[in-house]
Amino acid sequence: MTGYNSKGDVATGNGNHKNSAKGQANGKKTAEYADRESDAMCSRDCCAGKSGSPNKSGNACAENKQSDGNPVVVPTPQSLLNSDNRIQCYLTPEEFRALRVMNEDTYPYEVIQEIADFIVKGSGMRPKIGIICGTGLGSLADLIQDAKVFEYEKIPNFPVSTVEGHAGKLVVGTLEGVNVMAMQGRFHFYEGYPLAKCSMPVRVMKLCGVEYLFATNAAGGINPKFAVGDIMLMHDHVNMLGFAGNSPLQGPNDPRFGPRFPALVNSYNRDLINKAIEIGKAMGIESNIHVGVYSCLGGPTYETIAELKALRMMGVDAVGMSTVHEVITARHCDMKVFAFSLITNKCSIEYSDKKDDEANHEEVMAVAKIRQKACCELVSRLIADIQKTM
Ligand SMILES: O=P(O)(O)O[C@H]1O[C@H](CO)[C@@H](O)[C@H]1O
Ligand code: HPA
Repeated sequence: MTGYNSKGDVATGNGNHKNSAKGQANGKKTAEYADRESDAMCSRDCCAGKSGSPNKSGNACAENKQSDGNPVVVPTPQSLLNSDNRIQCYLTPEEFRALRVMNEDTYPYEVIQEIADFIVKGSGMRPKIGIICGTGLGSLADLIQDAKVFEYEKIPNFPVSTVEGHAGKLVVGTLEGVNVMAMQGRFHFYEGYPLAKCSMPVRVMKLCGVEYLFATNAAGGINPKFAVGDIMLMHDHVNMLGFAGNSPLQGPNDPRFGPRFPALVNSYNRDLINKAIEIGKAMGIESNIHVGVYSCLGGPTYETIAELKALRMMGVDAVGMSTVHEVITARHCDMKVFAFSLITNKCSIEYSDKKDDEANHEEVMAVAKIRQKACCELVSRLIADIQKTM
């Protein structure tokens, strides 16, 4: 992040000079922000006055009066400056740290460790399997018994879910006798989170003790043999965001998680894929199970016909806006990965005027709702199988 100059010994501000003195008297820690723009910011006549020089204590705009007749005082960059031309704002040390973490692209190991400790302590268990529920597939977490539920808002330093179909809860408990943790709601690049933040929970899982990542998603089927409602077991991916120079592992590498240059061949565990195929047969849905290649685009737009044609030429079978960065993060820290796509819509590569041929999120969620039972059964049977080997 840019612009931080933490001295850690003076206070921080809420934009009010009176509180500034109080904060220091209270012994609060201070973050000082180097002032980069000391010139007047407001050019409105009502605020700048005839001389063009704004009121130092804020913009007392005469045009905007409060009900008691006093002018509304709007804090301005000028009103936040102290005599050294440094901006002051009041924050507790905890708030300051949280603000830092929120604004950093990557999470330090210690912060991830703290989140993991919070979850392990709060749930009283160390999960072995981590599940990420795709759009509309949150019911995977409903399978969990003796569940302890953590809302993302209440987990320190955790991002929040903003997408419909992603509840924003972490559920910890047992499934088929195995300790698991499931994310009901993942983070996507298009929500504005950098990729390292989108996949940060995978590192939390690792530090909680997770050995297996189960990542699920809703995806558009590009392979013409796929039907809506089919399940594609991922055996490889094409990382389009990576092609564009974006990686969850960008930035300094912390070797406590993994190596600087991790290999990604064989990222998707073959034994688990084979087991899932067997389970599909036992469930009588073998004709709905495929093995294929997933690609993640940045979204939030669905793909153009030209993009879909290009993806198909590259060998992509299903397309979505997630999962790949989670898998990269999991492989970096040596987790075993199993992932599948529920095909929620077919991606036609023919130009058409029909609205029905366009992908839309309502359809994606509706198909996920219809097929969630089959997805749940596949996941629980696979976990039951892993349990036998533990
Ligand atoms: O990948 P998940 O989270 O399952 O969701 C998929 O569905 C949404 C689009 O409908 C996108 O977020 C896409 O990535
Ligand atoms: N494209 C991208 N992401 C998706 C799709 C799609 O067609 N369906 C569900 N998620």
